[in-house]
Amino acid sequence: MPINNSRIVTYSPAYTIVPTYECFNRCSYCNFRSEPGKSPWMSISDAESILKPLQSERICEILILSGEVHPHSPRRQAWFKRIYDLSELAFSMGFLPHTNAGLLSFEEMQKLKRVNISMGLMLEQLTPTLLNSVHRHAPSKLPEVRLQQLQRAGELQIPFTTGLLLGIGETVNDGWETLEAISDLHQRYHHIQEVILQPHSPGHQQTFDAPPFNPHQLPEVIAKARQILPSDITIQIPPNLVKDDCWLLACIEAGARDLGGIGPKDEVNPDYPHVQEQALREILQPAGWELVPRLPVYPQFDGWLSGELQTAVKRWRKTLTPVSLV
Ligand SMILES: O=c1nc2n(C[C@H](O)[C@H](O)[C@H](O)CO)c3cc(O)ccc3cc-2c(=O)[nH]1
Ligand SMILES: C[C@H]1O[C@@H](n2cnc3c(N)ncnc32)[C@H](O)[C@@H]1O
Ligand code: MET
Ligand code: SF4
Repeated sequence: MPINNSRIVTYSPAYTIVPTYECFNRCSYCNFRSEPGKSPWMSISDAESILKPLQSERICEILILSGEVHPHSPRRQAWFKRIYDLSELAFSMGFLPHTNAGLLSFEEMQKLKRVNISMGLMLEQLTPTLLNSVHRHAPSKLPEVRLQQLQRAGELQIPFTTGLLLGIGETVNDGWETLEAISDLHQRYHHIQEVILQPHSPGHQQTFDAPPFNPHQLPEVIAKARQILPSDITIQIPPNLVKDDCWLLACIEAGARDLGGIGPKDEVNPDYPHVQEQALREILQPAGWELVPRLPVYPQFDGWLSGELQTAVKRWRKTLTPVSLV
């Protein structure tokens, strides 16, 4: 049970599908978005062709990561339906879907809960100062509405992943305040399974002209986050954004215990290829850390899922997880 005290680091064997890259927000650090109406939506039959060959691999999580259509747009309903249908398709094909489609209404979240094992939304940073800089043209990044979505996930008993984007113009203290807000909500609803500490990593498309978050500072941030966050929340870091092996190990020593979804492509940071499982193992093992696959839902949340979702989760736990984690 005390997974956190053992020398285990987890990751999720994952594949990311993108319903659409079009987004009405213009976060200036984004390397993912395209202009509204300029990007075709992924069709259900295309998704089926992509997912089919993955069924014979060990991939368990389908991360559904999307650009956003404005809540008042006449195309919003069709956009939402596509995300719902893609989740349903992935589930029906034997995968465990996890959706992060940005801001959603209460009703939209309630519906997606039926076909998602867990969901996610990065808080980024709560400081309103970013509304004058990186988030000036990003209405979805209003701190209070993002926090509200985290609260609604709690009310709806949705196992949830959130996190901070580091190095986008926040102060050190802003970061602690964001972590404290996550902590407070978790103490009320006990629904946050992991917090991602995501170092801003410049890519080819963004207009935000700032250096990457210094990976040498990450261990310190992790150690402090470990003190702020309740112990049942896992800290996740993306290994492809912490290039140096020594610093990856330092991050783990400092308290990170999960490396997120590892798949063929990091859709958000396409300029930073994923380090594959075997290479990660070779970094971790000499230092005494064992790399173990996990599902997109942690065992303590299984009871929040519908009977149908629980059955699928139980099947995956048997095939993927060693006895020590069941
Ligand atoms: O399990 C999750 N992993 C998230 N991840 C991690 C993800 O699992 C992997 O790092 C890869 O992006 C998968 O290809 C993110 C990574 C990013 O670079 C940016 C945002 C996210 C958001 C999520 C998320 O909501 N849920
Ligand atoms: C899906 C998530 O991807 C993260 N994200 C967006 N752009 C970048 C970048 N250049 N570097 C690192 N993370 C980024 C944000 O935190 C967003 O919420
Ligand atoms: N648009 C969503 C968000 O920013 C998820 C994808 S970001 C590349 O929260
Ligand atoms: S980070 Fe997400 S919300 Fe911001 S522009 Fe990119 S896709 Fe849109």
